[in-house]
Amino acid sequence: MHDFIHTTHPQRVVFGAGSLRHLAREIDALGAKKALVLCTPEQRPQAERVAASLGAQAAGLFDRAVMHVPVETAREARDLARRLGADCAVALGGGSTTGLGKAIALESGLPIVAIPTTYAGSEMTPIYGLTENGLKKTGKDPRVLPRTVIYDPELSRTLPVGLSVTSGINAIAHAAEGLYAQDSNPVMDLMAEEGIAALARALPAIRLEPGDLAARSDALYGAWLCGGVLGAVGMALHHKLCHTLGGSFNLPHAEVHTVVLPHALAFNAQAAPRAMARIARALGGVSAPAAVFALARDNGAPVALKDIGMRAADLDRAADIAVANPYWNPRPFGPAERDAIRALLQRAFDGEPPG
Ligand SMILES: NC(=O)C1=CN([C@@H]2O[C@H](COP(=O)(O)OP(=O)(O)OC[C@H]3O[C@@H](n4cnc5c(N)ncnc54)[C@H](O)[C@@H]3O)[C@@H](O)[C@H]2O)C=CC1
Ligand SMILES: O=C(O)/C=C\C(=O)CC(=O)O
Repeated sequence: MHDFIHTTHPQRVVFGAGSLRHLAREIDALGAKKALVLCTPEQRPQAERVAASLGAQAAGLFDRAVMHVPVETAREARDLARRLGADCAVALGGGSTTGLGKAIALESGLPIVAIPTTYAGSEMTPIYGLTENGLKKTGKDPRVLPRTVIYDPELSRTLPVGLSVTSGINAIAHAAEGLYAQDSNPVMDLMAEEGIAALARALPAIRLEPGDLAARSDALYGAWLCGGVLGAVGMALHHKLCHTLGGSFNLPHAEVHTVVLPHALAFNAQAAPRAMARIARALGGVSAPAAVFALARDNGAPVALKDIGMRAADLDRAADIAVANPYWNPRPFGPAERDAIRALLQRAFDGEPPG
């Protein structure tokens, strides 16, 4: 028997190879005249081409987006937008650049056009993250939801294979946790399963041929679906562990998701059998945790926290932080489960298959 509440976010999505050419039209459709283009330093050449294509519609370029959005960077970008008279922001890049756009929108209300070039999914969510004095806080606000999203798989062809695989598994993590979320609903479940299946098809093909446009399109389609799930329902143990490891120990975002997901799923397996069956089906495997582990390992992604910058000496503190303010999870993980979480982290640290 169905019993749910679902809020649909007001957002326009333009999807397709070459759809970047519609950017000027989409800025017009927002009623905006001058866009501040945002990017990371690494993506400046790509962003310069986008700004050039906008001509007089481009107010300027800010190229200092970094992971986890330091408040100082957000302030600088916001000030620049004001000085240049920008009335919208174009975020070209992954979750870090979209996150910078969100930080600008949070205080200024400037509409954002997001052009995602990774599979992180931030463009589909009203979730923002900001880091101040080394502490990352996240929140939800409808103002930060990008008003328009342009998904152009051509732009993700340059995403290195390693980051393509880990970012794809970051997306899969949103869908996997969505399938056992307490506030999920049948439409989100369909999106989640389809999103996981699309990414599971696409990632091995991208590893073989990074420029494969059909595979890039499939991966971005999967990322769109998984991002939609993240934006609509609550996340659980896996995201809590990743925010702890990323936020307090500065581990790289997509990689940490990739290493932790099989272990978080194993922890939840008995408490969420229907979700596990759907994840396994989408991945073409028998067991959800094992299938995620194999997807990572077989495509050259890291499977051990020790290989992505975690120190053994920090595992105890990570377990303490993770259980101190637990999220809702199908299997509770408060202070009483601290030893089980510590054991999970040890397996993830060593790169053992999920227990
Ligand atoms: N608020 C939300 O809903 C979400 C926020 N996030 C946040 O996003 C951040 C991580 O975002 P990611 O996308 O994983 O990484 P990222 O945005 O930091 O990008 C990683 C690197 O890849 C480069 N890159 C991106 N696309 C490229 C392309 N097509 N070709 C070549 N290089 C490319 C970037 O310039 C950067 O150097 C974290 O801070 C995370 O917390 C992630 C997911 C959801
Ligand atoms: O930390 C944020 O900026 C907000 C959400 C996420 O990063 C989601 C995720 O862990 O992929």
